[in-house]
Amino acid sequence: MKFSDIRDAFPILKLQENGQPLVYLDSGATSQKPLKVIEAIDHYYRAENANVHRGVYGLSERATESYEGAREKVRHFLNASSTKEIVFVRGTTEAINLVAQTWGRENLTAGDEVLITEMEHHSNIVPWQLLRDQLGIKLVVVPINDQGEISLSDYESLLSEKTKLVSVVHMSNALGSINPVKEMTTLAHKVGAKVLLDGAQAVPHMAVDVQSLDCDFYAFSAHKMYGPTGIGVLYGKEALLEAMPPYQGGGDMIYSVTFDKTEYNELPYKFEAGTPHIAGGIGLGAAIDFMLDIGLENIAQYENQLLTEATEKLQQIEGLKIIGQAANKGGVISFVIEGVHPHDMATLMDQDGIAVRASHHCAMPVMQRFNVPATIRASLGVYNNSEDIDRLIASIKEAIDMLV
Ligand SMILES: Cc1ncc(COP(=O)(O)O)c(CN[C@@H]2CONC2=O)c1O
Repeated sequence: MKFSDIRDAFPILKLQENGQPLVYLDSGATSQKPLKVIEAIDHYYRAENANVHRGVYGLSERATESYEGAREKVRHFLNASSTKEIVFVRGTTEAINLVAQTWGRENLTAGDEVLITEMEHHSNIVPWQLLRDQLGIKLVVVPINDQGEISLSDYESLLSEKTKLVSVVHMSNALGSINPVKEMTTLAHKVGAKVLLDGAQAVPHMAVDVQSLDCDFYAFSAHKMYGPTGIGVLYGKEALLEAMPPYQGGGDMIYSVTFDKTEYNELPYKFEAGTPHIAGGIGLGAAIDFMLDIGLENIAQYENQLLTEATEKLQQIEGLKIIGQAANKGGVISFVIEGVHPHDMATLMDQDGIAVRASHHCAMPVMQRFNVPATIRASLGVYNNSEDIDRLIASIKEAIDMLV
């Protein structure tokens, strides 16, 4: 599929916003959905809707085949070795909480250290604070430099035999920084620590190979990579998942239940209590098909070119400062404008049909690190183009003229 045709695959991009064609630059919050994904979900409810896994009638068997077929698509997409390693969750947040409350409670004791970084999303900070309050573990934070990068030497100096888990973001949602997660994983394993990677922002922009990364857990959300909300994935090495206790109790995660004892189901169902988000899983599978049709390397290359173009044009605007200038970045540009509050800017830009986010982006430590209350963030998807960038630049200049 050619990038010039991709835009037509997204019905919502035909919308007018305040009398102007919509320029959607908030894919970091959630991406738009191609017709192929919408139709896959629609088809499930029209033609395959039934509960999965236990029905002995054709409709339920077909629903199960579609849902478990989506799991296989995720396995292939991440290059996991088995579908037993692919747990469907609500999203990245639930994936991280699941690891904290199962692997964490089972393997961590007071004094053990969990290492995170200064650029983490709140969903990779708060679950570990909850565990700290429950178990007395210690949170160690790797600082970031003025460009929004982690220094590997700083990171290595904070590792020790006390480090039991490294939980870091693959690509920052607030800065766009792409961390050297493969090297970080190797160093963590040298001290005996496990590694969880938060892939929420990385998966939409680049190929992810969990076996090559050798991470122990990898988390992402479907809604950021052209799939529906309410479904995400926790990848975990099979041996680790086998040894972990269940996250929630209920139906489908069991083999047998008596009032004395319950025998848990096999992987991954041990972690999937209750009726799953069947349509969401099928929609995620369709989103993976969509991305693979374009080509993951093609997506990365196209978005990097657009990121470079947008960055160069933004840097020419007087009083505009980009927050996060890592040498290795993905399709996220955060910026502030001297004398203008981000919320005022974004509100005015909306009048021009421009959708950007003005927020702390659930990364308040990053805002504190750069001493700003919030940033304006433009985040890219496969449907953005140079015209969108030109409209963004024009709208910023117009808003500055009005506000300054
Ligand atoms: C890096 C990162 N980790 C975890 C999450 C949590 O994902 P779920 O909400 O799907 O569980 C997000 C969400 N990104 C936020 C959501 O809105 N804008 C953002 O940048 C994220 O960007």
